[in-house]
Amino acid sequence: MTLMIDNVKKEFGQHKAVDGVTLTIEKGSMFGMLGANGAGKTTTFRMILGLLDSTEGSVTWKGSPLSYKRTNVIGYLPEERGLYPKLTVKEQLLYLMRLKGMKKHDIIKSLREWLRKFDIEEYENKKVEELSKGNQQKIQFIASVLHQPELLILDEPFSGLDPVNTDMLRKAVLDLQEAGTTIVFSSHQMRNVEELCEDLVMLKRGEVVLHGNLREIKRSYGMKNVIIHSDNHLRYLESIRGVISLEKTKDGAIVQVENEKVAEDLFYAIAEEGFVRKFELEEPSLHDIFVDKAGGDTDE
Ligand SMILES: Nc1ncnc2c1ncn2[C@@H]1O[C@H](COP(=O)(O)OP(=O)(O)OP(=O)(O)O)[C@@H](O)[C@H]1O
Repeated sequence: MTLMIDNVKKEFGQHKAVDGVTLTIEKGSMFGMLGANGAGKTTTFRMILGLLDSTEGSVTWKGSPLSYKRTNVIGYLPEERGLYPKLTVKEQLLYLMRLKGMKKHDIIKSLREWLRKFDIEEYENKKVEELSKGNQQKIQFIASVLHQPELLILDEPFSGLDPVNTDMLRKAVLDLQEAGTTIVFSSHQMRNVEELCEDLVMLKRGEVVLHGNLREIKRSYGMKNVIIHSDNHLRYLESIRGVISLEKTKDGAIVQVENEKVAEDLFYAIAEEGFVRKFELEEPSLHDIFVDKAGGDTDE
């Protein structure tokens, strides 16, 4: 009962956009697809949906080949948002959901529930072009979930949303997962990924560089960040063997170390110098892991 992506490949001319990606995504999971700009996330999504020609490899959902023709099974929020600006929200959703075989009465009932959930009930009869970008995005999200898909693919669902709307969407996505939907999403916002995903993959130049359970990945990295709160001059810590970097903060510094033994050396060195308010050893953040593995910028 899973989404199986087996050795998928796609070239654009000479350029290998996706180069042999193999993934297993468990039914009911919330799966993060990460990678720097141009790493191949959108291309992988399009291959899962069967939207691209001349690809290699296979994608199966619950054991059968998946294609966008099984459209009532899949919900997709594309990266390039595309709604009809002159239609009202209701007309838009009626049109899109009837294509998926839903009945008018069910569409309107479900649409009203979603508009209430997103606190935009007053927009039901407004033209899409009259809505703000964030509210248009919420409508597009509704268009990807109204037919209750089993598998939901969200390409950058949080981009461009303010913190209140981000929280609203995060909650909606978690509710859908709780109701049994399998969700795969991409994001450059590591906080959203950390809070939502149990499993993830990181792509780099079309290849998988990291794949697995987020907790286990973090544990395997070990405790490599030392948070120090102190008024002491801390720059001298950079000269300790095994210290990778030192970043000054308003309270003191964050020091990256090679391993936990180096953190211990740091502890003794700093204790000799004076009062320390805090000395804490932390797992790396997903941002640190991303920069290390995928070598790109996140939105944090
Ligand atoms: N239709 C296309 N024609 C030519 N090249 C393409 C096409 N679509 C994607 N590419 C190239 O394939 C690579 C992967 O692109 P893709 O959009 O999958 O990356 P991404 O990880 O989704 O990036 P982003 O985070 O910027 O959205 C890029 O180098 C891109 O320029």
